[in-house]
Amino acid sequence: MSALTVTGLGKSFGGVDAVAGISFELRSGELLALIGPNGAGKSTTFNMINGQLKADAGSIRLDGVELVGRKPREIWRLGVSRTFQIAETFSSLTVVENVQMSLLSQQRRLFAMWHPAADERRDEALALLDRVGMKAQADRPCSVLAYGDVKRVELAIAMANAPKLLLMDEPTAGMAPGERNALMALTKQLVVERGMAVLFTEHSMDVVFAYADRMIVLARGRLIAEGRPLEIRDHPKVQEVYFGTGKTFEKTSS
Ligand SMILES: Nc1ncnc2c1ncn2[C@@H]1O[C@H](COP(=O)(O)OP(=O)(O)OP(=O)(O)O)[C@@H](O)[C@H]1O
Repeated sequence: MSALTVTGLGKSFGGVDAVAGISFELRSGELLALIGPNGAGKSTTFNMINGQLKADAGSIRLDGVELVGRKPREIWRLGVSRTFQIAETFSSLTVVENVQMSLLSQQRRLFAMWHPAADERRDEALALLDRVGMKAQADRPCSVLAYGDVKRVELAIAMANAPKLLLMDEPTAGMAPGERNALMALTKQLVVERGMAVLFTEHSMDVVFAYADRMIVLARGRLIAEGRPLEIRDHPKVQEVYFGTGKTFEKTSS
């Protein structure tokens, strides 16, 4: 069974159909890339899946459970994580404290009640950091980390929820090519190891072609193509929407 089943999903803003009735599925253990030109509806789709935006139409089911109409925290507890953007890690806390906070919030504990540097769930947090190669930096403040290392910590924070579905918004933006590949290779290992499903947006076609199992392509809120990376690269509609945008499908590592 698919982990995620999206059917007829729609959202309009003042008469503009940001997402116009899209349907797709995502299986456990699969990395699905959501691509499309600027304004295609990618962020709106992500925001509906994690509950930040309420859908106007359609359904989003996670393992058969309807997510539309639920609050973000409830959706998170049901097993949907989203990698935090850099500003959302608590830079005054250490690396391990950030992961501990995420573990505790899964138990419905209030952040305000928690005293930083407490030992609660520290071992679990360290195990997650070990998995993303950040254990050695566990006691450093997040504020002093290199950018690529922050992305690894964000991944550990998202994994604290033991997600069935991980949403990654432009995971490699701002990273050097070597770091990009390392982060995506790690993500792929986690997907295989944990049978998690990943939906990610990405502007770098190199990353998409190297790591996505499948892709879906949005243009002006509509899903115009879906398939394996090589099928998508040669798809006439996709060529058409990308023509003139400066992005090409010529460079690929797959
Ligand atoms: N809060 C909002 N109010 C009004 N219009 C919005 C809002 N959010 C998105 N839109 C519009 O919806 C459409 C889809 O936007 P969205 O941000 O989902 O696209 P995107 O594919 O994520 O684009 P980008 O790659 O530039 O981030 C655009 O026309 C955008 O202007």
